[in-house]
Amino acid sequence: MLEESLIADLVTDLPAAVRLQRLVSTLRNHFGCGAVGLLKIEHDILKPVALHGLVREALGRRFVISQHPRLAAILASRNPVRFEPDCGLPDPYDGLLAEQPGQALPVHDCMGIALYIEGRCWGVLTLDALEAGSFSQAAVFELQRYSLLVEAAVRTTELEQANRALRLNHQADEQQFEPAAKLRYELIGQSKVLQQILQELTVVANSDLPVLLLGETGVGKELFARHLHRSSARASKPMIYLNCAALPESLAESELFGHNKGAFSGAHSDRAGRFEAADGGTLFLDEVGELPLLVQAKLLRVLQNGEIQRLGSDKTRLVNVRLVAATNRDLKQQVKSGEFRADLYHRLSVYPLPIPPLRERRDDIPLLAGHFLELNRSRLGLRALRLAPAAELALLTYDWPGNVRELEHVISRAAIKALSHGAARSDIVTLGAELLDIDSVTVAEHHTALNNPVQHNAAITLKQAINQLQRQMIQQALTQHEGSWSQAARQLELDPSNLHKLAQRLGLK
Ligand SMILES: Nc1ncnc2c1ncn2[C@@H]1O[C@H](COP(=O)(O)OP(=O)(O)OP(=O)(O)O)[C@@H](O)[C@H]1O
Repeated sequence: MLEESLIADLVTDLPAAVRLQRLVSTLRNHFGCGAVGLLKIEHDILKPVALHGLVREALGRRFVISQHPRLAAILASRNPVRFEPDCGLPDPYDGLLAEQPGQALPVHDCMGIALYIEGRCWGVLTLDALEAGSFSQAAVFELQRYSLLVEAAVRTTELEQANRALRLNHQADEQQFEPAAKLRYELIGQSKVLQQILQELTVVANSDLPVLLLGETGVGKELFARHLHRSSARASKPMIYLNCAALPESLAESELFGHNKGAFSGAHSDRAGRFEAADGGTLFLDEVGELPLLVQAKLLRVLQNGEIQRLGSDKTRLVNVRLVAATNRDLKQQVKSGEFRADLYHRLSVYPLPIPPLRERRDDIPLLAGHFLELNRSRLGLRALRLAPAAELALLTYDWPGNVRELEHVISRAAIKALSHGAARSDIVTLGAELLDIDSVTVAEHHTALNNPVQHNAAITLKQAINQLQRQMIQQALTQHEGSWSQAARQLELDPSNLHKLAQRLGLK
């Protein structure tokens, strides 16, 4: 019975994610529908927190309420809202139900209810079905009745999470960020590695130590830096960004420390530098490895005495700035080769934090893909945008040398290509693997690996090379057999259950 199992979960100690996941799967079983979603409201967006029956990438999507009339209608009512099968409004999950993943099927029956906690709207619960007439009037009444238990489960989770944040001494004030900025800077991903980094970041945020973010290009170092600032006690003060690679030596001093009128030709008025602008807050030095040696010396002086002097002024000013720096270069190596000052390196790298490349946290790929699909759907004014199963597989198996930035570009490019190849904005637009244009790279690399093993092994370890080859062979077999695991297993001469286990270990499932 639904009521009993919801109550049993309420009185059991469960991790937040498990509690909400059990909630949506219990509801889906009870209502016998295609999908159930629990979405939390954050300013002007709805963010999925638990989904059942939808493709995995849907969890990474952020739905701007004004762009999804069904969600807006559910939020506008205190009662359950059901959309008739012939309702013309697009459904946010069109093409995303997992029941028939190969097909871009629209939702034909849908209902939802706004959830309230302590008098404030928390979010929505949605139920969707591919078949028209799946929800009777009795089901609508039931939804209203059970929504109280759903609200209780959500409230329990929120309290547990608040307690946990308190324990971590989390002081970020979520209210002070503009909605658009929040969406832009939100870190998407649920992989273990990402969650661990976020936890570490939250703790180090409050220590006020200088942090050095290390990682390949496009892994999200700037986003992590913003998260660090938002989680620190300096969150209400500015975070000032400085790209050290775009800082010509001649302008560096004035950019960093400011200048007085007449300090040099072209200095028509007094101007504060980045250090002053960041006073009380955080200064983010991106691509710090590119900083010219001369500027490194000047920067070091400020870090040693906390004082700055504007160009053309004899007055010194005290500043209180927390430094966060990022680089995709090997700074230790740069110190050895004399390109980077050792004393500055030690000042900046008090707390080094490596951000792993995307290929080492493949679990995040579907969620990130979902996030970028929804952004592109909105930007291009499409009714629905989704990935074909072969395309999702291609994303999962590719090695992503350009990391998250490359994934973002691959999806944006494919969405535009789909339109230029004749897809209509009112359709459910499906991105096939051929539109992503990454398969060919994978196959080419595979070819190089096989034909040039010595050179290849020099760049990666033997284990990584074997994993890569296994991933590619599984992907190719699945593509050849249109996603059929049993036929792929036969081709690879593997037992189907062993293939599933292997695919899971390789992050393909
Ligand atoms: N976890 C994430 N969630 C959402 N978007 C992300 C995530 N990580 C990266 N991005 C996006 O990927 C792009 C690249 O991220 P970012 O600029 O932070 O990388 P970076 O490591 O600083 O790169 P570089 O070293 O080249 O400066 C940005 O558009 C960013 O918004």
